[in-house]
Amino acid sequence: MLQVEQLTRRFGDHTAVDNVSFDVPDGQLIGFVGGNGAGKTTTMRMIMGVLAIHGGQVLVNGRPITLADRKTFGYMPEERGLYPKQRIIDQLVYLGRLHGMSQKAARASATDHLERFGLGERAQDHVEKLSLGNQQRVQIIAAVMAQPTALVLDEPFSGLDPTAVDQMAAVLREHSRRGVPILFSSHQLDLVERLCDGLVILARGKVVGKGTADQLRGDAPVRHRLVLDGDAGWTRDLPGLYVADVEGNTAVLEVMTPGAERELLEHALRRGSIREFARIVPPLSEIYREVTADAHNVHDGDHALDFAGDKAKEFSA
Ligand SMILES: Nc1ncnc2c1ncn2[C@@H]1O[C@H](COP(=O)(O)OP(=O)(O)OP(=O)(O)O)[C@@H](O)[C@H]1O
Repeated sequence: MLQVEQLTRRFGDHTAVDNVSFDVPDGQLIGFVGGNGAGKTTTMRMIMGVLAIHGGQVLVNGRPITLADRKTFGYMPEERGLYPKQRIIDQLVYLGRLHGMSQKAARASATDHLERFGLGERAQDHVEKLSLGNQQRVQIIAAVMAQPTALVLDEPFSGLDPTAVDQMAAVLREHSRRGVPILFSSHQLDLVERLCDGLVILARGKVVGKGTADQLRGDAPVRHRLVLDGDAGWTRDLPGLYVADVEGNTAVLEVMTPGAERELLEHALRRGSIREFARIVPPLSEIYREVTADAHNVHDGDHALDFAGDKAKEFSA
């Protein structure tokens, strides 16, 4: 298990990462999301030791992380660092050797991964000849090829086509099945929702939500959609309901008083037939917008922290 405890980092007067805590349990894929400048890259850099920590600590299996631990991690930094003039296979073998692999094992793993990512034929090409998306694939291979004990991946999916996203997702799942804790940042919320066991949401350097998508949804009001044959405007007049929206024959509402939905449905049936009455499961993008918007509306730093404490949910690891 990888744990981030009260991590803090300042740049001059600006606190880019402010008392950030979360866990990446073994075998879990944790999505790290937040707007531009929220502090994701800075947090990952501190985990990997490429940026000094100003407060807090990183733990591996309950003890402070060491250089030796970090050497066994697979890391995909924000700044992609391949050598354009080197052959792809040579570069991967070199990077595998840096992770302690033998020449033979590094070559076998690199070749295998290049095949999996559809780049088997390109092994002898120079990196600069590859498209940006394919360079990204090579970068991913570099992070995963040495059987890492943890993965820290900064925007691994950005710039990948849907085929590469699926290949990448399959590779990550293999590593999570091996029990590897995996943290990856992304702006693609649909992807995060599809892939992740849990997520951590950052806004202005603070954690404003963490847990599974369902746990985070638990904080959102339960809404239903009612679709009728005729106009749904009359739903506004019923007691015990908050009608969030009505458009033509469709109403979106919250049940404020238990049992009010029964009266609603009886009314509806008296007026005609009901085409649909269903609970709305908000997409992750909506939850994300709500928690980050709330955080941005808070101007006082202490309140923001309180909010984070109230809202944040722990993983049950
Ligand atoms: N080396 C640096 N010097 C000064 N400020 C920095 C430095 N690195 C990051 N920052 C600031 O720290 C804050 C967090 O940046 P960070 O790159 O961690 O955000 P991010 O969540 O990764 O954003 P993005 O999604 O845009 O990559 C920003 O305000 C950024 O300007």
